[in-house]
Amino acid sequence: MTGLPILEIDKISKSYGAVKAVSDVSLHVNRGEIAGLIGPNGSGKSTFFDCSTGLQRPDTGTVKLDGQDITGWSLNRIAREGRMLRSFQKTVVFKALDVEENLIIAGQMFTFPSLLSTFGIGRMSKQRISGLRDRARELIKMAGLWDVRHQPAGNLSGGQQKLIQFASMLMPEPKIILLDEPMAGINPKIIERVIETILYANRSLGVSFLVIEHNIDVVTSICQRVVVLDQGKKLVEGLPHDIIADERVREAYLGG
Ligand SMILES: Nc1ncnc2c1ncn2[C@@H]1O[C@H](COP(=O)(O)OP(=O)(O)OP(=O)(O)O)[C@@H](O)[C@H]1O
Repeated sequence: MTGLPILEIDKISKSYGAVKAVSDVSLHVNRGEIAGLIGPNGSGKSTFFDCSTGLQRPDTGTVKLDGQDITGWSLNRIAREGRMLRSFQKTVVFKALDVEENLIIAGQMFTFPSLLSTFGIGRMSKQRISGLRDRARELIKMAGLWDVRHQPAGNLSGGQQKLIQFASMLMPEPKIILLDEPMAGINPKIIERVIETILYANRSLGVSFLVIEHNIDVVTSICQRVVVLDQGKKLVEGLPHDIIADERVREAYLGG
């Protein structure tokens, strides 16, 4: 199915009572693409992610992943069977575990039926752990966390915890990741590292991305195409440089 987009969302709508959070929005992500989703606060970006990844059921519209209709699937099923993962604005790591353990656990949760099967004794368990550890170490190096790999995640900075979370998401070999504001609240040095890590995952591991991001410099440096939402509707989509020059986008979002 190489000709098909990896993700095809057709005319999704979602209301919360009287609030029409998302209204008839269609969007696709091509295989191997990094697409951006931008718009003012309250324009429906997170709701769109929720409806695409199974956290919310859209009122109308369909979601297709790799050509398969997954509308109505749970978040868990979409992650495990569909290999489409998402991040949330809040960073979640196992604070008491070290960096390497965080990644191994993430890989285990998707690959093996129980913790015992990973950490139990016996040849199979040793092989599994060794395979997960190899992948974890490759990703830890790539995320610039090698020197702190044996430190508890809770001792590290917010930016480093974001990198742990991002590297953990790469453990189960996802096809596509939806990132909700990956750069929020992190310093410029770590932003550079997160950008490098996203580009590595895209170019070397073949992961496609849809990224919600308010930092326009980041959007223009990593995204090949950008979709703009405003008041729950798609305002425009196009190449990043055309989008930031677009009068309608400047008026609705970029401040004139
Ligand atoms: N669970 C909810 N219950 C009621 N209203 C909600 C809920 N979630 C979102 N909304 C409303 O839906 C609209 C879209 O919100 P949403 O969070 O999707 O926008 P957003 O573009 O992600 O905003 P931000 O950039 O601030 O994260 C807003 O008016 C918001 O108040």
